[in-house]
Amino acid sequence: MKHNAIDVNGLRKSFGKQTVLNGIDLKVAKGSIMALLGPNGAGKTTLINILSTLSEPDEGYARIEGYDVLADRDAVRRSISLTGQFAAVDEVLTGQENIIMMCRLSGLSASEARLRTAELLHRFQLEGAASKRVKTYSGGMRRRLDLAVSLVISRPVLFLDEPTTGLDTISRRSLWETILQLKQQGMTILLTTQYLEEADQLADEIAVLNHGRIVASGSAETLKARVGGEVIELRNPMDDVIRSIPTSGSVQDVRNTLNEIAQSCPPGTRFSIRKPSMDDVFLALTTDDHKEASLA
Ligand SMILES: Nc1ncnc2c1ncn2[C@@H]1O[C@H](COP(=O)(O)OP(=O)(O)OP(=O)(O)O)[C@@H](O)[C@H]1O
Repeated sequence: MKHNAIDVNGLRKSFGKQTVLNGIDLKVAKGSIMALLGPNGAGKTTLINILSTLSEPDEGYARIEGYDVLADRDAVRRSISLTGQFAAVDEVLTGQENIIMMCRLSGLSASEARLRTAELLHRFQLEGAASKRVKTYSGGMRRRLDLAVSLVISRPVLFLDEPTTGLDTISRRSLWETILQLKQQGMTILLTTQYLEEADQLADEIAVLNHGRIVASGSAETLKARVGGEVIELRNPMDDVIRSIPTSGSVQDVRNTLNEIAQSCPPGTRFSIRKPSMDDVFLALTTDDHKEASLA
């Protein structure tokens, strides 16, 4: 039977009195991309740290490729690559030197290291910058190098902790393509992100983490459908959106909503109707006032 590459059950973690993970259940199918979406401080990095054996859970279990993060720590480490917010790249060395160094540290011979480095520089479009010091790299080049270094040894599972934070749109899109190529090669990828668009574009499944719990999970489409059928958007005469109101999309619901707001709208307010976006999902699921209603 095809088992999940990542299987998390009832995971809890506290730091002192602060409960950071409060019973996390998560399954990631082999060869898929799961995006763990959540605001600052939601517990995303804490979860990745436990899954990559850098930190231990207080309760529950997590298995990677069938290996338990506590009982089979070494086997877990041999199954994963990790690119975190603090990647181990030396800024004084060139990109090429960094990859060669990681190859040698991983036990490759000098000739194997040269071959693997050339392959990675090519795959991550870093050939032109191979002999430049990393401190001169742009943010996008730096992230591609981080990924190349973490993939020196090919492993089945990849953790990406906020891979595109701080990148401009072009670099972000280029990194997305790279991540999708890794999935096509059969890798299972768990990435954390604060960007809704990133989760929408990349992930087969999205898990929304808030206050240490997964408050919703599913495909982007499923999550959008859960927020409501259609969103009524109100605009002022300058065409700025002044309010977005989720509705079920039924004629009655839309009519009732419009009736309700008609009294209080300033003159000249116009409305349009659109499908929910990931922003609506995120707001509905991570804003406490909306949470219960949207999950009902
Ligand atoms: N080693 C630690 N000791 C004490 N508190 C910690 C530790 N690691 C994390 N925390 C706390 O746990 C909470 C969750 O942090 P975490 O880094 O997991 O969140 P995050 O979702 O990754 O946020 P961000 O998007 O800002 O990186 C935060 O309040 C943080 O201060």
